[in-house]
Amino acid sequence: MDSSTLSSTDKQQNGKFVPNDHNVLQKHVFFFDRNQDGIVYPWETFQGFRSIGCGILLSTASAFLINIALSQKTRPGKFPSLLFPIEVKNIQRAKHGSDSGVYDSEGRFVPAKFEEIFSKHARSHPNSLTSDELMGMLKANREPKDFKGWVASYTEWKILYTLCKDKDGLLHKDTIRAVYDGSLFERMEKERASPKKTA
Ligand code: HEM
Ligand SMILES: [Ca+2]
Repeated sequence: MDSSTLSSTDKQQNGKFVPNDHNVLQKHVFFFDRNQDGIVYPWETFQGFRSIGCGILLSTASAFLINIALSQKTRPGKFPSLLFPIEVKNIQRAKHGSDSGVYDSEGRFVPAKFEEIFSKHARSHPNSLTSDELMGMLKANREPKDFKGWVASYTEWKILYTLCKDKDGLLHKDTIRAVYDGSLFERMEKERASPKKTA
């Protein structure tokens, strides 16, 4: 059966989309589905980026680029929609090359691949990556001539690094763990909504 049609495995609760428990990539993307109807429109990508603290420029550029790049891969049929919707239930089809392999082809989280990031690339500290180590990982993950994959991976990881590195320029393992299931985005949104009072 064409997996793009509504199947009995698509969960809905009170008319809201419910991400599949095993498909962690759905959870990563579901944060951006602001009205939780299972579709991420460009304005939702924009709002999601804004809500975790990104500026107007980055949020606008990301909304255009991400929705234009991923929409059609997640949709049934041949014809593109000019509203560039991304269907959350099919998000695993939008995977690209030159990634870490932490999401498998079904969008599941692969713990061994996650550990590999640190066993292979974290040299100065066991549980975090410096900017150079991150670059080392990106280069090591590159598949030959996969230019689209190189750019996609570079952007994902550089945005994460810029937003979440600590004061010493380290990107921590628990931060990286939390980006995969989207819980990082929820935390960032909450922290922004209730900023710590400065003494
Ligand atoms: C600030 C926002 C975001 C950050 C920091 C971010 C970061 C990341 C990171 C670090 C990965 C893992 C790549 C790897 O394992 O090599 C990833 C994967 C992915 N992200 Fe995001 N992401 C963001 C927003 C989005 C949005 C809005 C979408 C789509 C609506 C999206 C779709 C994906 C997809 C499809 C993958 C899987 C790529 C693959 O494994 O081939 N992300 N993202
Ligand atoms: Ca939506």
